[in-house]
Amino acid sequence: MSNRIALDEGVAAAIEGLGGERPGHVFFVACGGSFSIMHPAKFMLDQHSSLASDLYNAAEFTSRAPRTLDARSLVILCSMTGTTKETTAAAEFARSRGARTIGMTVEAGSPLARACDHVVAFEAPYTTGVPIDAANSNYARIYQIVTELVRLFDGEDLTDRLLASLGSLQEAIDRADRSFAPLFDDYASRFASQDVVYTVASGASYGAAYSFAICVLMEMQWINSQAIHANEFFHGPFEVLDEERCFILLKGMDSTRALEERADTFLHRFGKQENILVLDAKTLDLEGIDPLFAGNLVPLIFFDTLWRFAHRIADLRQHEMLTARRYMKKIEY
Ligand SMILES: N[C@@H]1[C@@H](O)[C@H](O)[C@@H](COP(=O)(O)O)O[C@@H]1O
Repeated sequence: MSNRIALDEGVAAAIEGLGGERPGHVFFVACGGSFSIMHPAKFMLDQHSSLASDLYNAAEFTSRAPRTLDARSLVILCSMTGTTKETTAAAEFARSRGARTIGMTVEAGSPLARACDHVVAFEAPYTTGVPIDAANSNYARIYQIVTELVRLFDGEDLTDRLLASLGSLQEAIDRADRSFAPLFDDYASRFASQDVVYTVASGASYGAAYSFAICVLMEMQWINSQAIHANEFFHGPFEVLDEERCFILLKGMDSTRALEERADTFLHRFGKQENILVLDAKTLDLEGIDPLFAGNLVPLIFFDTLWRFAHRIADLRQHEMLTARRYMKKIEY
């Protein structure tokens, strides 16, 4: 029996709203954790579409003001709360240039939602503390936008295969959490005492490494971090590697996996196994996920399961994940 989910109504309405007009350029725009999903979204679009696209931090987008932004552009923005002012300003800027805007947010009445032509709602799994089905996450919604763009403008209908895979995703995540748990039990105490932990990934998984580094390790645990692209690793960062240094390496299933494998070999050549936490998607049971989308969906597994690792670290450090902030949303900035 297929677990296929239905196409999200918000996505369907937003795509309908394009009126069949092929965008001249697609822009993916957001900040922080919401920005991190733009990497895999662009990755998927690059793989399947001839549409040109770019991704921007929202404030950079407005300040840089790309000349390619015009009335033929489609700008896809995301803000979980819908209150990040840079993202709302980016939507207003895009509309002032005549571009079409799709705003992804949890809050349908939020400033971002009001600033966009179309709203795509999603559920947020981590910061609310209420568990969700990953089929309703921001990744799941933006991927549906991408395959619908491909269907309309590249003539290939991948949406059914995506929807079937999304229906099996949460079970795959739950299995992965069980499968990685012993590894996390082993690594948590060593990583909890570190001042610096790097995360390494490429391709569709880079966004998961990025958000884990900046939103979880830095923001929520005050552990210095940096997401290192698996090939950029060889162009500077590898000089900090020694037996003491802690790294997390994500080995995904997309076409850039060889880059992560090369980093893996080098990390184990000069690092110590007990300080290199490798999450390898090839060890997972991905039943129900179409191989065509395995590379795109594995980052959701990585991100979910890394949160569980972070909670173990938080317990050991006695540093609360969701409330311990000095500046974010506590002062004006
Ligand atoms: N760490 C938070 C992220 O979790 C959040 O995604 C981002 C933007 O917030 P929002 O998604 O509400 O725009 O702000 C910070 O970076």
